Amino acid sequence: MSTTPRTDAAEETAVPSSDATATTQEEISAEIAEIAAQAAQATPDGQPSGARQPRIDYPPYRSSILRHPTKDPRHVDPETIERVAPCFGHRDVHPLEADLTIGAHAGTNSAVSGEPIGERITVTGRIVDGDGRPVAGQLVEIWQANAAGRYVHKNEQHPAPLDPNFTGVGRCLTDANGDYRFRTIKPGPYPWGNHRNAWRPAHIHFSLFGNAFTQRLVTQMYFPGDPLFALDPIYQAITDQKARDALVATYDHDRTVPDFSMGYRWDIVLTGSGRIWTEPEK
Ligand SMILES: O=C(O)c1ccc(O)c(O)c1
Repeated sequence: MSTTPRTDAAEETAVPSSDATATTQEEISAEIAEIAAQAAQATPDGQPSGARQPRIDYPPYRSSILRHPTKDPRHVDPETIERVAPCFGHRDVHPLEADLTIGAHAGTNSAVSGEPIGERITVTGRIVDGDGRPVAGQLVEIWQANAAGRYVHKNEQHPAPLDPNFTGVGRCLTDANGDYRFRTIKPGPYPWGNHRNAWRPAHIHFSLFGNAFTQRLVTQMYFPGDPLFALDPIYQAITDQKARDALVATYDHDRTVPDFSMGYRWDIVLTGSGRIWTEPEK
């Protein structure tokens, strides 16, 4: 059985912004900065100040209050779970699924009349464990908005154009060195209902399957120098600057293909003290 990338980011924007207290950009920035400062002092959930993982209930990220877990995780016997959990093999993941700019394959990419609009990019990187060992054969799934900042989703509210040649969904397996590689289109910034004039920095969602279903992590990759970082409560919920920086890809001219596409590198550490920020389980 293979797994399916999540495409429900837009569905998760259901919180209305009507009761937001801040209305101007300055007020919103000040509110975010104040709460970020409080968060940096606190040790919520036993996390040390400056922890790489954010608070699961971070007020400026409004829907985190509504949907963060309120009960302890359910403990399961890993061996029992592995008998019924989804798994996959090399034959389930076609190499073309890593190219979000080309025609339909296996129900993922759905180009119908040519190439998608936008800036072509390649995103590559290495997935390693806490000791720097490559994680080979790792299922990496991505989903993202199109160049206009629009997701393909039934609940999408953003009145930007859909691109008939872009679904924004892809996946691949890491090679023996733990390297993954995608070709896609740079996503646009995404307006969401968190507060007035809230825009998410351009980002690509990543699901990292680990070696087993119970290890799956979901995270996001950003692009260098995005002016929206300072205004984004999801990014600001992370108090540790190194943990923030670890989410930002590096422009890599060696991976830029002449006359064709821009290259970005983004490496991911799955475990240990350098573990990548991950979205709280919902
Ligand atoms: O958590 C959210 O509500 C949310 C909404 C839109 C996004 O693009 C996103 O990454 C998160």
